[in-house]
Formats: sequence, structure tokens, C-alpha cells
Amino acid sequence: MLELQDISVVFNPDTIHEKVALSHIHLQIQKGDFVTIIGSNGAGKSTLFQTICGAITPQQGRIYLEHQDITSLKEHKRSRFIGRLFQDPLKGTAPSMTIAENLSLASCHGHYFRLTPISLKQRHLMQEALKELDLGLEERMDTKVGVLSGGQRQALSLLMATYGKPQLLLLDEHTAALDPQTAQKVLDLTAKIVKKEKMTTLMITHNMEDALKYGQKILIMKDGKIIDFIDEKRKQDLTVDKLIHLYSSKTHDYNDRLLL
Ligand SMILES: Nc1ncnc2c1ncn2[C@@H]1O[C@H](COP(=O)(O)OP(=O)(O)OP(=O)(O)O)[C@@H](O)[C@H]1O
Repeated sequence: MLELQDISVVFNPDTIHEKVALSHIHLQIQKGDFVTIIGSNGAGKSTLFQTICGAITPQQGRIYLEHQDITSLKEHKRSRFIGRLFQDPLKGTAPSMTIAENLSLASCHGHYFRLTPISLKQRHLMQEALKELDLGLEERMDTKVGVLSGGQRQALSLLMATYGKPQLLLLDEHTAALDPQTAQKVLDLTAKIVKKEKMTTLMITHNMEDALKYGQKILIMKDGKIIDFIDEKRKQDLTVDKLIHLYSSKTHDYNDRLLL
């Protein structure tokens, strides 16, 4: 379970540029839940993720993961059990290393890494994992990642982020930079891996269809606050139109991007 207790983040405090990005956030995500997060620009979604993974230290509040207080734990230590994926496909992989080397890197997340020869057994495990992506990457394990397409790279990043079976997976608009067809494929892969591994997952999206289609719960943010947390029962009754209506009435965000 992930629990946030009274988390507040203020950028540039006590200056004219002061910005309250998260304001007294209380949140409980049950183990194995897949929750989508929607919210207008600047609502604090990415700040929430950065705070959970330790890139930002909150001025106030505590964070617990599996009942362990991780509030003071450094980001690199949290990366041992928190997987992350960003919008930019270039961010999650090392371009000058091969697919196999990248996966080897992923298997020692947060620990000291030294490139050592990959054993046959390891290669076999990597091949099996790559096959799941259904992109033929298992035949290209010695190809440098830099030559892969954006979609292939993002699929590999997804595999890397989930390779060590993290306790928590944070997806920050991870398909927003991909063409619609590739985005769909990566999203379906995401759902498949999350379901198979029963991974506790938070996914930020601006797409209402995706927010509804994936996961069991929806969280709505505005101005650094959680303004609604739609549980499974309420979600079952929602359609895309109803969700857009609910979202717009709560956030006053009326935007054509909602369906893109
Ligand atoms: N490093 C920073 N310094 C100052 N202000 C920041 C910083 N990072 C974020 N902010 C501000 O905090 C607020 C929340 O930003 P955040 O990136 O978390 O929003 P978001 O919901 O992810 O938005 P988007 O959907 O546009 O990505 C915004 O007003 C943003 O300008």
C-alpha cells in the first residue's frame, strides 16, 4: 500500500515566485491498484510523482510504502522499488548500450552497476521478457538502443521499469509523445504487465478515454489538491462523456485536448 499523509510542496517559498504545488495531500492506494490520474495543466501531477519517488522533498507530510516510512529515503534508494516511466522515450534507456546491456542495467536498479558479461541464463530470461512485448526485440538483443524507434524504446523502457517487479510503478504520460497506434500498443502492454505482476500503478494521462479504459480507480487533481477519487463502483457507471462532464464541472477545464 502507498500512503501519503498531509503532503505539501511549495516551490520558492517566501519569495514573490512562491508556488504551492501540492497542498495537504492525503492519499491511500491499495496494493495492486491501478489508478489513473487526470488534472489540468499545473495541477501538481508530476510534482506528486517526483515527491513519491524522492526527487522532491516535501515541506510537510510523510510517505509510506508497504507500511515503511520512505519520507527521508534518497531517490536512488527508492528506485530499487519504485519504477518510473516518463513522456520522453529517450529518458528511460541508455542509447549507446545494447538492449541486453540496458536490461542488465535494469536488473540492478539503484544498486552499484558494473557491466559484466551476461550469462546464457540471463540472456534467456531477457529474451522471454522481450518476447512479451511482441516487437521482435528478442532477436535484436545486441542492437544499440539508440537506433530503435520511439515506440520500441518506450516499450523497452516499460520493460526496464518493471523488470525488477517494483512495489510501485509511476507512469507520467508515458505514451503522450508516441503516434496514436504506437501509444495504444504501449498502453496495452502496460495493462498486460501491470495485470500479470499485480503491480500497484499510478498513471498520469490527459486522455479521458485512457483514464477510463485502464485501471480501477481515477484520481482528479486541481491546484495542488485531490478534488475527487473515483472508486471502482463509481467508475463502473462512467462513460467518457460522463467523465468529461464530471471533470470539467469540477476543474472548470473545458479543453479539446481531453479526448486527444
Ligand atoms: N521546479 C519548479 N519550480 C517552480 N515551480 C514549479 C517547479 N516545478 C513545478 N512548478 C509549478 O508547480 C505547479 C505544478 O506543476 P506540475 O508540473 O506538478 O503540474 P502538472 O499537473 O504535472 O502539469 P502538466 O499537466 O502541465 O504537466 C505548476 O504551477 C508549476 O509551474
